[in-house]
Amino acid sequence: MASATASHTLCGIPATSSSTTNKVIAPSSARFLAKTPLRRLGFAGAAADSLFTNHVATKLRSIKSSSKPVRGVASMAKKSVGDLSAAELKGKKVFVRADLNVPLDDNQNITDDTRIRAAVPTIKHLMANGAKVILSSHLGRPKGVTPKYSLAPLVPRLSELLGIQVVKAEDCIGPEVEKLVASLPEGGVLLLENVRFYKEEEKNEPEFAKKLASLADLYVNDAFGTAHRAHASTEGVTKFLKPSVAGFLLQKELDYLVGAVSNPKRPFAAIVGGSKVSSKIGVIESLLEKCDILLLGGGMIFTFYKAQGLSVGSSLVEEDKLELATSLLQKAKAKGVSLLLPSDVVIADKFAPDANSKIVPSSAIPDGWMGLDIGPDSVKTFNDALDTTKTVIWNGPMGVFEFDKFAVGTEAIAKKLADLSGKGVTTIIGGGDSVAAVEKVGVASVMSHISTGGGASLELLEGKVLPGVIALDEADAPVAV
Ligand SMILES: Nc1ncnc2c1ncn2[C@@H]1O[C@H](COP(=O)(O)OP(=O)(O)O)[C@@H](O)[C@H]1O
Ligand SMILES: O=C(OP(=O)(O)O)[C@H](O)COP(=O)(O)O
Repeated sequence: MASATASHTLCGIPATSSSTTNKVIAPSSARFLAKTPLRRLGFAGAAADSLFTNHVATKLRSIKSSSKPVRGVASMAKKSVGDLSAAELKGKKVFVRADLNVPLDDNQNITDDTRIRAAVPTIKHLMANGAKVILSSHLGRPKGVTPKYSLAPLVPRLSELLGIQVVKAEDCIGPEVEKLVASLPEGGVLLLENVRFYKEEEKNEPEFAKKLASLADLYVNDAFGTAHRAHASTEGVTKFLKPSVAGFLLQKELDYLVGAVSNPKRPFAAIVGGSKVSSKIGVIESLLEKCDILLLGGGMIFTFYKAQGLSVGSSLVEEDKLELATSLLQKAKAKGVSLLLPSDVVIADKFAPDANSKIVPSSAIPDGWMGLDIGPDSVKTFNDALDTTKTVIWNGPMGVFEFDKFAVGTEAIAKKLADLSGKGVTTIIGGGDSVAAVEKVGVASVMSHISTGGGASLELLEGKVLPGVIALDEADAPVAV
């Protein structure tokens, strides 16, 4: 296992100067915006466009987290690369699936190398043990061979981080690749071309998986961000390669997002925000089974208020989720979970960064105004509740944090978590926009764990089993003494 050392590490890797200065677009958040236009969230025209620009410009992510693995009882006990002996690795061809899906600008420059740095500890461990590393990833969502989705631009940064010249193959299967594998020295690294250049990858076609597998002796999956996809290189390949084990990054994500959440130091608080309750139903329901305190913020709170008969002005509301909101409140009560909704909100007269704003009690939102952030009383109540906790998980911003005027609640929560982290509370940031918020405030380095996967972390928090994880070998049972 990657062990905890310095606080300025990313899963064991010291943060490099470029990693700390690269302030760039979070891949998951940028893609969320592309997939979910603000117009669909109920916002129109120039405001939506300016928010998009603003949002993208402020997506800052250079994840550094202190590695403090918590191997909880329920942390999906999978065999880890750290469980393999030196003899099992020396001279062996190891197929490593990583998630190197990093954002590139128009000139093919990497704008956020977080995921590359996160993959380094596993690769270095294999190199140090004399393995021959066959590194594989997807990039983007190409339809067939598409030069702009080639992994070639990643080679210089990978080589720099690994301290060797990484060899790049032009394909991911076939005779040329086989020749390159045959000439790989112990400790060498061969980067295969984008696996998604073959449609068989996403279709998880066994013949394609078999061809990938035929390159190697054993398999390591470290691609947490893609572990929710049952693809040939994340799932299919495990049927043809034994052992199939988890890499250090995947293990750490599981340790926190499953282990620490299933077996938390209590009291355990969950903070859930974001735009819509509909996209967080699974997460809220799952966390209600585990947490002691649930704090809700973001656009979803207005559906809860409306369900309670309050006026919400022109705030974001999902009319078809009113009953659901009521049932979640009842469920929390039945389970003895202390569910807190904000007592006051910051309202705006339009959805824009320069909107007029004021703070009102949640029960007094006038017509024509919309709630875009939680208010100061709510921040105080939330902070007081968080002061009692030993574990906190956060997913989703408290307000429209892309507009400075409505970022106060989200930033206050980020600062509070940083403060708690310093006092020994386990703080977990579950991917998505909360990662961007923590980065923006500059407190990422002090959090216990910041996830590298958006969709994957949401699915894990919903209690789903990830296909890329379930396919791996079980950890050996501890020997009774
Ligand atoms: N009160 C609000 N009204 C409208 N949108 C909101 C509000 N609060 C937060 N949001 C928006 O929610 C979005 C993030 O939602 P979501 O994708 O569900 O969270 P995450 O990415 O953390 O999972 C942000 O773009 C933010 O602007
Ligand atoms: O960036 C990713 O996911 P994310 O945007 O949910 O964090 C992963 O690389 C998975 O990519 P995919 O959603 O194209 O399968």
